Amino acid sequence: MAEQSVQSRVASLRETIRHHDYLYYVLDAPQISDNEYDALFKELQALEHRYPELDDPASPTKRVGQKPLAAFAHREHSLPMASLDNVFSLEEFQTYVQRLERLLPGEEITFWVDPKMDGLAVEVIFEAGRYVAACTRGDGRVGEDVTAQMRTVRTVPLQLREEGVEVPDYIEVRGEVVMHEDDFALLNKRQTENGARPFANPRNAAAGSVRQLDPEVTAKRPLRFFAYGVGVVRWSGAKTVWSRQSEVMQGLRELGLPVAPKARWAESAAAVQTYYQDLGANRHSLGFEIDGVVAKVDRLEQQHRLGSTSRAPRWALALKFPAHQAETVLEDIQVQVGRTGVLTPVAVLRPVEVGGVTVSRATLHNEDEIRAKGLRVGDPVLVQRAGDVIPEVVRPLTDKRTGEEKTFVFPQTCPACGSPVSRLGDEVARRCVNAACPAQVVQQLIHFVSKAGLDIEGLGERWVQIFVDQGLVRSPADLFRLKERDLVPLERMGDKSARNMIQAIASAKSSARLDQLISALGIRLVGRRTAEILATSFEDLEALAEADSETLQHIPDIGPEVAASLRRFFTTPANQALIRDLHQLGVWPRRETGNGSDADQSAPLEGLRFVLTGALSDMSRSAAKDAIESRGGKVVSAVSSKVDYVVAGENPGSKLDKARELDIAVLDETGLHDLLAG
Ligand SMILES: NC(=O)c1ccc[n+]([C@@H]2O[C@H](COP(=O)([O-])OP(=O)(O)OC[C@H]3O[C@@H](n4cnc5c(N)ncnc54)[C@H](O)[C@@H]3O)[C@@H](O)[C@H]2O)c1
Ligand SMILES: [Zn+2]
Repeated sequence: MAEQSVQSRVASLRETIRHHDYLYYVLDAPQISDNEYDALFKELQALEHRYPELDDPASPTKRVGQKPLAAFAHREHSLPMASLDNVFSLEEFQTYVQRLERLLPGEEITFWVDPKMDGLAVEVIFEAGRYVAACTRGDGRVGEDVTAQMRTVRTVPLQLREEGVEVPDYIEVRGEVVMHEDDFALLNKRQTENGARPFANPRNAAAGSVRQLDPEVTAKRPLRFFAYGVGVVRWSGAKTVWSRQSEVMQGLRELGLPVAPKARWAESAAAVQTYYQDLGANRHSLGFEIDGVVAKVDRLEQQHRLGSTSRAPRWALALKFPAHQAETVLEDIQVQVGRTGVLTPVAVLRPVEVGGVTVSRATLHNEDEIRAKGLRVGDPVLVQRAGDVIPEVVRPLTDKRTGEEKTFVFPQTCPACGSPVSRLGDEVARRCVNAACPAQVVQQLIHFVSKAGLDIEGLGERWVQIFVDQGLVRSPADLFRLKERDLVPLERMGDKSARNMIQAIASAKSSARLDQLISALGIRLVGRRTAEILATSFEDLEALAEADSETLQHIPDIGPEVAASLRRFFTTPANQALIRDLHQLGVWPRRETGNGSDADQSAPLEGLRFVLTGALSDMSRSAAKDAIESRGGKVVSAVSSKVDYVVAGENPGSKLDKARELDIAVLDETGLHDLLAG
């Protein structure tokens, strides 16, 4: 690859992976399978390895998970909660073992092996034997405080066992929250009946159930917790000493904690392989999803010497299972229209069982993918489910073709409204550009009312479809024009539900925040996090709509692609009409201004901590310090996690590295001027 194209491939992989991380970790709603994700991730890792000059501490390969959601209280981990490095074959595991042997020359290495549970990582804390707190992994350093939520999970003891064991004064227990496959099926059935969106897979259901602001919702969900390790542990008696992973796990069991089932000690790398093969053959016997096994160096002292990278420990490795595969026939390719008008081809398959689940549909993503895979309608195909339940078509089995298969011709008109479709710029997807397209309207509305949008209670996919079918609603603005009398005649609605629904809409209207409204619009590449950033930069939707591309790109984290997408959205007449309607209807949140008092005006930097490093060209350090302090900010000398901004001039030195490591916002001189100018 030419230098330039490597660079742009790396940038685009990072952007794509960040997008999917957000969908997966923050919204608990992935759009691609773990296999596809892992392939992107490996490609990026390989490129970064080959072109070290493109390395970047902010790359998704260097980090764990995602920042905790703002809606939760945050909690810092005493010891970081890491991710795990993955391999997909026994050969790669051999290479890993050889590396261990090089790092620990001549030493005996034994392992602890347990199933790699596919759920949400949570740390549960006990003081003097009593349950006191729980926290998600978050970005590894800071997680979401889910103390109230985890208290409702029945397998988490509120009091540790004391008979015959020494109870630690303080212990951080790490484990995975999972949902059994049966419980998952029941929950999804209930979700669908209630008009709510079903979860993509048990992992997302488990994660979405813990990460509920209302612990009563968590309490209703069938969750289980299994411990796999510890963070900080303190004893006063000091009779107990854990020097091996196997002793830790035995100790946890004695304290009454549920530990990962089928976990055991493995005397050698060969024993790990046998364990991997055995468990792989019986992976469904556990009742919940596992996507591999984890091998950990057993001796803790060796673990310490091996240490960790910024993302994962060197003393542990996940060996993932290969995806479940099966052969079937691609009976048809249907084309669905999404929220932004994108036409998505869907494979209609002759139903087939893949890893215990009947699969009859699979996404094909876009036209290019069908062409790249060389798929024809009627083809015998190989399908797979990876570490999750989103099925995919791997390839046609060309040697089994009969000659009856037909080349698929992508429709030139929208299957829902008949408008011509087109490709925008260099996009792979074809879109229906008719803003009034009924299929798009339905998808847009579903997004608008969902958790990623205004989160309107009781209003889900089912009702949206009905409202559109009945001609009651054609745009999000129409929702706010609905009257009780419009709803009462609808089948299965009734007076009470109609009243509740109108109330829920009214309450969403008055309580919506600007970031929620921006996110609700479903602008391409603008998810919740970007919406939050935009909402702090603009007074209201109108100000955002008027901002030109240059202004937008001045905002931290807003790149040219996002800016272009915003411009495209706000220059489309139908969207302009929607914004006007929302304004008129009073669906018009404004930027939140902290305490909203006049003090804000004179002290706009109140509560913010700065570190100055390197030489500034047109002001001295002390002038910069005065300027910051006169606006209420504080200038400190050391970079720590409590610092909000690091201002870097010429030759900044190690403070800048530290800032990057801690993910602190870095300003250059212009950035500082902008901030001071307010
Ligand atoms: N489909 C998508 O869009 C998407 C997006 C992001 C991530 N992902 C998936 O998530 C993976 C990366 O996520 P990750 O960083 O959470 O890492 P991971 O799932 O590969 O492994 C780390 C986690 O494994 C868990 N775990 C389960 N059993 C364990 C055990 N016995 N011992 C120790 N830990 C155990 C812990 O929670 C730990 O945090 C990717 O490989 C991909 O499969 C998918
Ligand atoms: Zn259409």
